[in-house]
Amino acid sequence: MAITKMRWYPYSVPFRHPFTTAHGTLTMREGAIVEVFVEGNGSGIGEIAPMPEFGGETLDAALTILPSIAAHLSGRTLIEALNYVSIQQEAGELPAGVACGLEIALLDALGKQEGCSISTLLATNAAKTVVAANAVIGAQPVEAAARQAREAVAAGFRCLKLKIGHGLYEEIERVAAVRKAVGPEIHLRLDGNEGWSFEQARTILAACEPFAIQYVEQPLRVYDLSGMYRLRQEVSIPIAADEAVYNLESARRVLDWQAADVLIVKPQLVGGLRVGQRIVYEAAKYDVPCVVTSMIETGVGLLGALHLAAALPYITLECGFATLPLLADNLICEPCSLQHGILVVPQQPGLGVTLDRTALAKYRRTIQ
Ligand SMILES: O=C(O)CCC(=O)c1ccccc1C(=O)O
Ligand SMILES: [Mg+2]
Repeated sequence: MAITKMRWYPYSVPFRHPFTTAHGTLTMREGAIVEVFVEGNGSGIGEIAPMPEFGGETLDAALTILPSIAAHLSGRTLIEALNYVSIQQEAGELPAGVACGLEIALLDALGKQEGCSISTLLATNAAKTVVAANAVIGAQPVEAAARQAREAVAAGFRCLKLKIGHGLYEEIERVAAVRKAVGPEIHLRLDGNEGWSFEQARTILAACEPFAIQYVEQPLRVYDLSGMYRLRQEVSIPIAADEAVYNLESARRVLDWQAADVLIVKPQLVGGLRVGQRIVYEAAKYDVPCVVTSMIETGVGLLGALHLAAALPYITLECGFATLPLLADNLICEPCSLQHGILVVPQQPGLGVTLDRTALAKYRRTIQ
């Protein structure tokens, strides 16, 4: 069945509270929901949510190329369109967010056509039906961080990720306070978001060794793979590559350099679910575990990422999916299924969620 048309709806959803990382403070999330229509009433939804502070791509660049892609996809089958997205992406012709959003929409439509969920479409064996998530705590004063950590544990999370700021001793103090607040059993991760020099990273991480840190994401700059390798030799805390994993080639480079103990896979950053899947398989060859995380997109994109994590048996660590509550709205009709730190993977055909068109109208981004 052929694609008849494509529509996209730019949105601008505020954060409930400003969210601070070493990359800066976020107050508004912008992106676009993309919808593909196929003959005979079928359709699928996806999300394009680049984050200029993280990866450099902009929504405007995405919106500029969508009309020509829509023209290309019109009249093609879903499988042809999925192949087109892969080929264009490998040729470097598609921004990652665009490839990701289109792919999710096409897989949603395909799943509905075939009567199976996206995780089932992607999986070679039975997909998981639940995925554990970590809570995420922005960089903020010690007391507030410790309080939020206690609240997350009370809500049932067994894994927390703490964003790190630009301080030195405050950071160590904050990590110590959070560990003390949650007790010894909770998995605790840090996220440097490229904020440190090698020396700072070594100092802070050496001081954090007593706090049983599960891993630290991207302590050094995105291009500093040799620094990441050396840091792995010098501190006992496992190092995860996040910003450094922005497509298949970059993931291969990180693995070749032995620059990370863990890879973070963000579908919006790497260019979709199938690329994410290839990265996870590649990492498995090196015995490097992966964690799938959101990029604080709305429910549409987040569900895509959830289906990827569910499809992959190699994904066993908690994933970064507890981000919908950070935004004022998730743009989907279904309530967020996050309970006790666990997300339930929808078993309905496709993505398994429907677009909340009322919310979308409310948060529609007006062209500047
Ligand atoms: O991983 C999580 O728990 C949440 C996602 C997250 O932290 C994030 C969200 C948007 C952009 C970058 C990052 C990051 O991991 O660095
Ligand atoms: Mg990170």
